Amino acid sequence: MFCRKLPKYLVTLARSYHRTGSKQSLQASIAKVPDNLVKALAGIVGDKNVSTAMAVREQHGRDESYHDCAPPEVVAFAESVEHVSEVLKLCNDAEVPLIPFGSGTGLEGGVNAIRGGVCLDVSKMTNIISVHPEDFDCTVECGVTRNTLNNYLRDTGLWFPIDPGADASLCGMCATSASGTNAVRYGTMRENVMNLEVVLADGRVINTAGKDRRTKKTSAGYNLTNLFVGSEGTLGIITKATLRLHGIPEDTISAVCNFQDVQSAVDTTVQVLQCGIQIARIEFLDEVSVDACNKYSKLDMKVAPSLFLEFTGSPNSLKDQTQLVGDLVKMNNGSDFRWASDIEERNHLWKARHDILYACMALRPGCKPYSTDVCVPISNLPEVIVRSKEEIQKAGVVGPIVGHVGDGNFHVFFPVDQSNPEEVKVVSEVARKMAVLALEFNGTCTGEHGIGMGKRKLLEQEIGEDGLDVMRQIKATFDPKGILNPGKVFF
Ligand SMILES: Cc1cc2c(cc1C)N(C[C@H](O)[C@H](O)[C@H](O)COP(=O)(O)OP(=O)(O)OC[C@H]1O[C@@H](n3cnc4c(N)ncnc43)[C@H](O)[C@@H]1O)c1[nH]c(=O)[nH]c(=O)c1N2
Ligand SMILES: CCCCCCC(=O)C(=O)O
Ligand SMILES: [Mn+2]
Repeated sequence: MFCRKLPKYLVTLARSYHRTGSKQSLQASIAKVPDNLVKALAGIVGDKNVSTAMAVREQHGRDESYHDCAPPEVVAFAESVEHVSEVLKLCNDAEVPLIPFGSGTGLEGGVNAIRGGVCLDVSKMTNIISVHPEDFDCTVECGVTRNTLNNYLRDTGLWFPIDPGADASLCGMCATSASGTNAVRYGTMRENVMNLEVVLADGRVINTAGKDRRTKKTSAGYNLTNLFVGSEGTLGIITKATLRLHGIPEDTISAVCNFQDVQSAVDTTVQVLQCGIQIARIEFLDEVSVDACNKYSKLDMKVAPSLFLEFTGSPNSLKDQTQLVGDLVKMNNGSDFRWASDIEERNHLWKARHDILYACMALRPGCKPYSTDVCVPISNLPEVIVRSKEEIQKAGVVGPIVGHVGDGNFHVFFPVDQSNPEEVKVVSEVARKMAVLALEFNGTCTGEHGIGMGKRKLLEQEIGEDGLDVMRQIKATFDPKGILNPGKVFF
């Protein structure tokens, strides 16, 4: 009855599921990691790097999202690519699930061990292997975080600009194809990764662009690098990344302005981009987010739909850019700019933007965040935001909207009372409707947070049955026994 190719733990799961037909039995039947495998793990990474303590397992069984904790059976800490390779061989031979763990800041339950198994934490692999300032690139091990890299680069005049709000590991950022407020100017992880060292399920180590290659361009065969970017730990473990660096701009100035309605703020954004202005950041906050930000970050902005902007370049170019953008703001009946020119003011403003999640949670103390993340072609953005806002209002829930609007990407951070199942249901239905709306408007159900556990159904809707089949075939090629982060991206 069951396909012979299924790994053992899946056969157990499937048998139990078919016997009782219940979801509970599916969860209860998660295979235990045998003691001899735990011993073998310790033989590879050392006793100090293996833990079966519940506190450690719980720490590794969840990320920063709303998904319930699903602890792995055991946590192993790798200190080298050899460790990663040996652990993968072991788990592959034993057909035990293996979940890579970077820094656990993901937002779609990517690290949750929903089918049990071994969590492999790579945060101890923290070497910055090389920096080539003249070539604008560097190579880092998987545990290096973005802030650590930028602190290290401080004296070179270079930086790595991709900035999810959290201080995530750079290879975790590769795995989720992260981006943030700087994407409008510098792109996402996809545009900024040149090569990856990846350990495959059977323990083989490959370099996606060839060993030590670090060119800006290549036409050599398939783009394996970008196959692993966004693969969420389901195709291999990324152990090193070669990344593009950028020059720190000569001058920077930030500003805030507000509008009478959402449409005018988003129209201004579209026009700024259409005029070819190389804006450094352009972030949208609706009036609910502005109110939350004022209270939490001690700002005194007018409570109205607003844009946070940043301009970079030479003093002359700053003058031209700010003049032109100021004119566009006026054309859309926006307010004057409130400038943040010195570094303290700028940092305060952007810290407020990055703290917005905490600000939104403070609107309803005791609540947990439930976040959405959709992205549409920029010309469709005004309508999709306006209609999402209508859905939020219809449902009668608190739903602040924040957007990387220059990329057509926006979020709602719902503060949710998780002890109230009805409320959770209402919020998840609004989030689902927003994703479906984005798909109807030629968009995607996730611009930057990934599929993880939360958006598996939506993925099929987005790319279609045949597209999903091809993804499954790719997965089977890289991971024939299905041990790598099972149950993520697809069911
Ligand atoms: C307050 C706040 C604010 C933001 C965000 C989070 C938080 C808490 N994020 C989300 C988050 O920072 C982002 O998803 C990171 O890329 C996750 O990196 P971690 O190292 O934490 O991966 P984490 O450990 O959470 O793992 C994420 C996924 O990648 C896999 N993985 C991790 N390391 C791997 C490796 N070396 N090889 C293979 N697979 C690996 C995991 O198995 C999992 O599926 C975000 N994101 C964003 O894009 N834009 C944003 O603006 C923000 N903002
Ligand atoms: C539930 C946590 C949501 C944080 C999302 C952060 C993000 O993507 C952003 O601020 O932008
Ligand atoms: Mn974001």
